[in-house]
Amino acid sequence: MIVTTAQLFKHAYGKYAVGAYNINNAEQAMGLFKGAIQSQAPFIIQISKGARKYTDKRMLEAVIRAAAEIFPDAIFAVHLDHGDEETCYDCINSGFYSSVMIDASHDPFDENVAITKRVTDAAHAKGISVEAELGMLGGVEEDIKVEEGNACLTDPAEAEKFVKLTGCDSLACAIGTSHGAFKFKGKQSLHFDVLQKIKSRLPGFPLVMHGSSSVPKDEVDRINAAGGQIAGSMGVDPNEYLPAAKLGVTKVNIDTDGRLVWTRVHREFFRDKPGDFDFRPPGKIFIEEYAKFIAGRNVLLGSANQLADLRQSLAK
Ligand SMILES: O=C(CO)COP(=O)(O)O
Ligand SMILES: O=C[C@H](O)COP(=O)(O)O
Ligand SMILES: [Zn+2]
Ligand SMILES: [Zn+2]
Repeated sequence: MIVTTAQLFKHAYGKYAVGAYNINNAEQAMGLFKGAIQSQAPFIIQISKGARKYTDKRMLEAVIRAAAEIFPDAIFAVHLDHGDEETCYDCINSGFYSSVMIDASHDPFDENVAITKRVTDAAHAKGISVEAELGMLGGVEEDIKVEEGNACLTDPAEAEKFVKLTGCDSLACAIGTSHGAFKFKGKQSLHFDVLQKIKSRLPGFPLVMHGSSSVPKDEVDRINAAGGQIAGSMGVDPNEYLPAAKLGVTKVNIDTDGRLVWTRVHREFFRDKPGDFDFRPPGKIFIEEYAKFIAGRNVLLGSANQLADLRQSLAK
């Protein structure tokens, strides 16, 4: 069942965070739904602009609709990740997406407010939720390079003003994370102080954490032992997900970790079977391993075993 992110956040707020997983293909969809059902967790499927172009946005939609039929107990939102204004309108008008992210965080504050407000008005007219972004993630976000340090962390006073002016349903805040496998050079920790300040200005308002992959060391070690060359990687400590959830983070974005599962499975498979060329055996292993990963993450996020209670509260 497809629901909005606002519906998911209403149930999760202050108790747990919903995992938001990026997918690009049928194998990821199968693993994601399988893992969500194994752990009895609601989830968010994130579709990036790149994912919409990888095969075709219609292919991905068909895959997700099929997965929802194969796993009829699943409760999830379909969300556009890092959208621009034009892509947001395309998704709002699609009849498929239940949530969009407008990412105008690289524009000046007033411009970000104006764009986000336009998208929010259009989305709300169709009952669709909107995530916006304020502040810039450290390290490399999209094509923008941001220096390490506090300069680009979300300003709590600005966050309060931004939410009031735009009417958005959730806000992606920069609290020290970045996209990809190389998040921290020194201390591996979220800026809980900033999060606490944002929460006290926006009590009850759902916050979103991007760049939340944990980049497990054993995963990277296995990839490198099978021919990979990923050096100096570091992710978010997954034991910080739940403390962040208690401070209002209702959505935790995880993409890179899923790519690492894919890379580990395929590198090991073809290292050990150099004569093989059928992609289905490693594909099947990937689906199982990704499902296991998703189920494990949902336990750490606190979203595991929330499905029955969520279903009840949605029926009220
Ligand atoms: O924020 C993300 C998608 O929007 C994904 O972050 P990771 O690169 O840490 O997986
Ligand atoms: O925020 C970025 C997501 O991880 C999506 O990445 P992508 O644009 O390579 O699909
Ligand atoms: Zn951004
Ligand atoms: Zn992101």
